[in-house]
Amino acid sequence: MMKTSLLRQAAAARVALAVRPAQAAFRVSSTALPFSRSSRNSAAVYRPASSLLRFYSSESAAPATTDAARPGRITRFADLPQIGVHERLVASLTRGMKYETMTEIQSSTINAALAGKDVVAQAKTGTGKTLAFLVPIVQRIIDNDAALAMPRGGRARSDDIRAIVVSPTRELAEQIGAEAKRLCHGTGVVVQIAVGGTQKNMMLRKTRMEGCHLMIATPGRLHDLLSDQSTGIAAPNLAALVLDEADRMLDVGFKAELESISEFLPRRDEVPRQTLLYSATLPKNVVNIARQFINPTNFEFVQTVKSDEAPTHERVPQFIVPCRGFENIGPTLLELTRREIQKSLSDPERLPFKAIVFLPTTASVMCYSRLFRGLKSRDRSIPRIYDIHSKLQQNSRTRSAEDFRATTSGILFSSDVSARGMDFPNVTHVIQLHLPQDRDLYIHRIGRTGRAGKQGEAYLLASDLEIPGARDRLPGLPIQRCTDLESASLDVTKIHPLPAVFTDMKEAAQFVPEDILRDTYTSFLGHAIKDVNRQDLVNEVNNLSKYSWGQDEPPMVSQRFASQLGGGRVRGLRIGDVVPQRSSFGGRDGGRDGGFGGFGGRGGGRDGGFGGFGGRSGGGFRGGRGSRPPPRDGFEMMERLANDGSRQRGRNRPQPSF
Ligand SMILES: Nc1ncnc2c1ncn2[C@@H]1O[C@H](COP(=O)(O)OP(=O)(O)OP(=O)(O)O)[C@@H](O)[C@H]1O
Repeated sequence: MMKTSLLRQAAAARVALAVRPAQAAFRVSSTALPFSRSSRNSAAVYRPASSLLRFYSSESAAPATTDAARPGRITRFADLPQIGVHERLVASLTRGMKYETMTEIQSSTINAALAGKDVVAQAKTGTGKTLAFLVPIVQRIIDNDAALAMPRGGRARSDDIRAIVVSPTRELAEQIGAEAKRLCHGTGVVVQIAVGGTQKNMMLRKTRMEGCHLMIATPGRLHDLLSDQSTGIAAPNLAALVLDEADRMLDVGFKAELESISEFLPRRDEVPRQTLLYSATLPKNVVNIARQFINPTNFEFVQTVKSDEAPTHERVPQFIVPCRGFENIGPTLLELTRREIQKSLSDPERLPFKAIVFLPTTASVMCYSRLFRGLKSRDRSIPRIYDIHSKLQQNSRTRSAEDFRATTSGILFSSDVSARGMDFPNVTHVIQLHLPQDRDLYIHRIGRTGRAGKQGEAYLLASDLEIPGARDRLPGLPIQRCTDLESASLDVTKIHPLPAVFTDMKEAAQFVPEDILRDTYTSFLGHAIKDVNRQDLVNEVNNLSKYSWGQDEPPMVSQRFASQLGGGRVRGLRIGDVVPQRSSFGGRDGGRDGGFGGFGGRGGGRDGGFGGFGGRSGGGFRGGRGSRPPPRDGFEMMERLANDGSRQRGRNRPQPSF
C-alpha cells in the first residue's frame, strides 16, 4: 500500500513538473485561439499570451519579456520534429525517457539553440537544464552527419569529436553522460565520459575503439587529453561546446584551464561553433567573462526567475536552527533526523527519509559520516549512511553516488562535490551544518531537494556565533527560524546528566579515529568557519571536542598552526608536536577534477547576485525606471540583467527575518 502511494506520488510529481512550467510560461489567451500557425515552420503550436520568462535576444533591439514575442515556440517533446529534431531522438525522449511537456527553460532554450544561437541560460535548480542543452547539441551532431540518426550509422572517431560538455565535478559529468547515453540510445551518436581519477588508459582504449561524437568531461581530464597528441583525442570539427554550471566553470578556479583548453579547439571563425552556458546562478562577473565564449551577434540570454521571486523553490521550506554552540550541532542533527524519520514512518503520504547533509570540509564529512555509522550500529531506525568527498578514491565516490541514487532511504554526508547539479531522486531533506561559503552555494545545495516538481525541506544548523554571518550572507531568501529542536539550545556545560542525544553522540565519537577528529577540529579553526572572532571560535571547537566528542582535552595543534591563528593572543589551544596536517583533510572540498585540492577548491560560484532583476530594482534596461543610458551592445544588456540581481542583493533585497 505504501509502495502504491509512493508510486502515485512519483507519477504525480512528474506530471506536476511537466505541467506547471507550461502553465507558468504559456497562458493561452482567452481572446485568442489556442492554436495558431507559426510563420517559421507552419506548425500548429500554442501562441502564449504572456510569460514569467525574460530573455535578451541579440536579434532584437530590446530585451523581450514575453513569449508573445516568440510565436512558434514548441513546448511538447513530441512536437520537436516540427523544428527539425530527428524522430529517433524524440522517440528516446517520449518513449524511452517518458517525458511529455518541456519545462520553461527547456522550451525557451531548445528552440533558440536549434535555431543555431549561442545561449546563456539561468533557471532554478532541478528544472531540467541538462536536457535543455543535450537535445540541441545531439541534434546538431546529427545535422552534420545524417547517417548518425540510425544505430551504427555514420562513423565515430576519437580524433573527430563533434560536441563537448564540460562539467565541474566528476560525478556530475558521469550523471550527464548517463543522460546523454539514454538520449542517444537508438541513434548512432557515440557518447564518452572523461573524468579525472579513473583509469585513463582504459578510458583511452575504449574511446579509440568506439570513437566519440559527444564527450562529457571534467576540465582537468579534458585538458589532459587534448593537450597530449599521443592520446589520439581531438576535436578539429567541434560544432558545440557546453559549459554546465557555467558560473563555476568560469570562476577563477577553472577559467584559466578553460582558456587553455580553448587553445586545442578549432578557431570559431574557421569552424562555426555553438556555445551554451547554463546554471542556476549567474553572477555579473561571470556574464562578463562569458564574452570570450559567446558569439556576440547571435546569442540569447534566458532567465526564468520572476523579478519578485526568490531564486529557490517555494515548495522547499527553508529553516535555520540557531544552536547554542558547536557542541549542540551534532546532537541537533541527530534529534532532527530521528524526528523526521518518525514523521515519514507515521505518514504514508510522505516519502521515506532521504537526506543530504552538507559540511564545510572533507575532514568534517569523514567525521560526521563515521559518527552516524556509529549511531546506526545502536539505532536501527537510522537509515544507511553514505559519504562523498574528494579524499575518497574515484570508484568509491562513484559507487556512493550510485548507491545513494538508488536507495529509497539514507543519509549522504557530503562536501560540496555534490552541491551542484547532482540529481538524486526523492531527496526529502537537505541539511547544512555550519554556514555555506556564499549565497549561491546555499542555493545550489538546497537545490538537491524539491527537484522535478517534488517537495522537500531545507535546514541550516549553525551556532549562535555564526548567525550574524548567516544574516549577512543569505539575504532575500525565505528562511524561517526553527526553535522546536530541544538539543539546539541546551547549555551542556551546566546540565547533568546529559540528554540521550548528547550521550549517544559521545559514544558514537568512539568510532571516529583520533586523526579524523583532530583534522575536523583544525579544519574548523583553519578556514571553514569565517567571520567570527578567533578566540570565540577556539572556545567553540574546544567545547565541541569536550562535550560532543567526549575528549578530556582538545586535539593538539602545531606551533605553526597556533601562530597562524594569532599566537599567544589566542587562549585554549593545546600546542605541541603533531604529525604534519594532511592539508587535504582540512581543505574546502570544492569538487575540482583534480581531487583533494586543499583549501583551493570551491563548490559554489562566486558570491554574487541571482536573478531577481526587474521589479523594484530591475527594468532600467527597458527604458522604464532610472536614467541609465541604453546598453551599448547585447553583452552589456546581459551584464545589466545580472547586475540588477547584484544590486538588488546589495540594496533592496529584504534582510532575513531569522
Ligand atoms: N520535461 C521534463 N519533464 C519531467 N521531468 C523532467 C523534465 N526535464 C527534466 N526532468 C527531470 O528533472 C530532474 C532534474 O533535471 P536536471 O538535473 O537536468 O536539472 P537542472 O536544472 O540541471 O538542475 P541543477 O540546477 O541542480 O543542475 C531530472 O530527474 C530529470 O530527469
